[in-house]
Amino acid sequence: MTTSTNGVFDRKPLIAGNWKMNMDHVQGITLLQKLAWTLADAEHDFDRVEVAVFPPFTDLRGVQTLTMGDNLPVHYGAQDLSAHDSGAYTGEISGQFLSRLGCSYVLVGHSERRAIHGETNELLAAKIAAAYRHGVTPVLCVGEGLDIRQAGTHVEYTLEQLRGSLAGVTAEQAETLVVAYEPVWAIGTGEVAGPKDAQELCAAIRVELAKLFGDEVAGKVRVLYGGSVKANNVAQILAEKDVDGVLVGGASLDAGEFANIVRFEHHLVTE
Ligand SMILES: O=C(CO)COP(=O)(O)O
Repeated sequence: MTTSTNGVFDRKPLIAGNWKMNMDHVQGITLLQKLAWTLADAEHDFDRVEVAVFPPFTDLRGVQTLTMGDNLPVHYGAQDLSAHDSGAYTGEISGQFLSRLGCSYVLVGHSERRAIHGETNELLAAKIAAAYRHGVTPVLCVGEGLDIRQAGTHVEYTLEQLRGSLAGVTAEQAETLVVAYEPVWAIGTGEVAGPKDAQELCAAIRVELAKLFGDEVAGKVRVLYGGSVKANNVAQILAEKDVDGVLVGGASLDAGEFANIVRFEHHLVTE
């Protein structure tokens, strides 16, 4: 269980919504406002279960203005960042800009960036270094494709991504790190990894983090699961010991559904 018998979590759960390339800056504000109202109505305890959204870059200024203006206890981040800080890198976004926009987090190495944009572990290690340089917490995404899963080498494959992308990270930096295990075959397919599959990988990731940074640091890192998470399957997944939260794609675009995912302890299910 994520919680001990007295209801205390080992690590504060993080429920994160990756909007991907959806929601323009007007739609994004409406979605975030709706989410905040729904959670406020339900008296959600943000100190107990943290909420973060990852809108497109063009939404971030509006999200900052809304969260500051209305004092919303929701964190937010970007879906990517440049490995560089400034200069002749047309189309790139610096971690410095994200920091100025109040981003707490940034996704690094989402499988869609790895697959569509050919991002390598070496590049991702440089992006993680850039995130830390600017005080933005990286959410490193790892996970195997269907071919690797079928070959049975998914644990080793995922840990290799983890080691490669974390090259150069210090134990001190790793204390704040977030890792998201997202098996590619479960993303946007409706095919959710079973809770035991999620636990197997999240536990293996924590063991590897302990080898890299020591037990104490590994005990602080939040390891999330992502891939077809919905309100009706989240509670089972988060009941697993080493799963500290979820990274939600499609279901985060519906304020009611996402709010029900955030409120996983209440077993709310939308049909
Ligand atoms: O990629 C994901 C989150 O980053 C998962 O997407 P879905 O929840 O739509 O499967």
